[in-house]
Amino acid sequence: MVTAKVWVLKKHFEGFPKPSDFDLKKIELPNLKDGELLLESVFLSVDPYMRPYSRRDMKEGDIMIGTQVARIVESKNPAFTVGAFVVARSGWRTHFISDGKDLQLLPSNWPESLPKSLALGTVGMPGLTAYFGLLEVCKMKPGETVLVNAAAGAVGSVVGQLAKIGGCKVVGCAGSGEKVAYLKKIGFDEAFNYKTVTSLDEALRKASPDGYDCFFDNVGGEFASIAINHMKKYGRIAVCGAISQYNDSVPQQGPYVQVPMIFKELQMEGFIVTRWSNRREEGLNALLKWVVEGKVKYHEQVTEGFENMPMAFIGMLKGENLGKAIVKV
Ligand SMILES: NC(=O)C1=CN([C@@H]2O[C@H](COP(=O)(O)OP(=O)(O)OC[C@H]3O[C@@H](n4cnc5c(N)ncnc54)[C@H](OP(=O)(O)O)[C@@H]3O)[C@@H](O)[C@H]2O)C=CC1
Ligand SMILES: CCCCCC(=O)/C=C/[C@H]1[C@H](O)CC(=O)[C@@H]1CCCCCCC(=O)O
Repeated sequence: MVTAKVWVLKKHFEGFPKPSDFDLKKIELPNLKDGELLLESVFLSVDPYMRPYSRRDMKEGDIMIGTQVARIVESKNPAFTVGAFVVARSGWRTHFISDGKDLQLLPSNWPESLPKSLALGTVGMPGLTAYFGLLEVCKMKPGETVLVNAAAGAVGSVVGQLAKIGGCKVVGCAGSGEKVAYLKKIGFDEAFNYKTVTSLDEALRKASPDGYDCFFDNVGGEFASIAINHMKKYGRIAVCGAISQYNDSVPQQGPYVQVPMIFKELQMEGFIVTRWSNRREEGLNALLKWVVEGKVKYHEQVTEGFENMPMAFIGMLKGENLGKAIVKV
């Protein structure tokens, strides 16, 4: 008999999540039936979507939603071998039973030297978001200028590097001096701390006086309202996320987008990365190759210990992560 630890949503978040909104519980797992597997989480992901999706999809008492890299420890399913690693969507649990459906094996050419946690970040859902958002929504072209916010995070850091690979000039904004230094180190042409600039408007103009062809928006809210005025004619805005609004109890009010969109004839498109599920393998192969070649660099903010999941999640929402926020069990 295996005892799993799980984190439960004790109380729906009001404003910023608090440690008291979570409960750590223990669950006895039954013995395996034919066709089933027992898995142990090795790395768990904490992601911004958990904040808005918890309100939309969960009720109090549910196990927190989420993804992990897990190792198969027992198998009564001939398609899965003990010791193999998979990406699973099983929530905040140390151990779980699966029938094998919806488990994704790590790519077979995954190098031994590469952390498996990257399957939750640069070579996982966030990396795919950057890849498809830039190629299919921004439709970036060589020579163009790309703006990305939350640029030192899981999605943003890949956006900037892929835009450089694609022959663009890249401007990134992030919330600390350490993050800005990191952006410059990984090849961003311009980077600034949006929290310390005296005027965001001036900082955006200074970084690209001619404006921006593409804006990969992870933040929304006031930042996006100011950035839209810096778009070039026929610019494209990929609305990927709106993290500045996820913890709002009262929805923020405009300014509204219509006037700059009309005058500049902009395209603005929201997207969810799963739209390209049929091209997942293409995206992962491309990302893995760039990482192995050293063309895409990665950084992970690893929190040790399953018991620290809520703090890692809250820390990520506060901007404490450089690169992908991961919890190592
Ligand atoms: N559409 C889709 O399919 C997907 C969308 N997303 C979205 O992409 C965005 C980035 O996700 P991800 O890369 O995983 O997360 P990150 O790794 O970028 O972590 C979140 C970061 O957001 C920044 N942030 C937090 N609050 C604010 C705020 N009020 N204003 C500005 N920045 C803030 C912080 O960085 P800083 O220090 O710079 O403030 C923080 O580190 C999110 O909005 C997420 O919802 C992610 C995956 C898929
Ligand atoms: C206004 C909210 C915008 C949220 C944008 C965002 O971050 C979306 C993330 C999704 C991504 O595109 C694909 C995913 O895996 C993210 C959502 C996952 C939700 C799964 C919930 C079910 C579960 O894990 O059990």
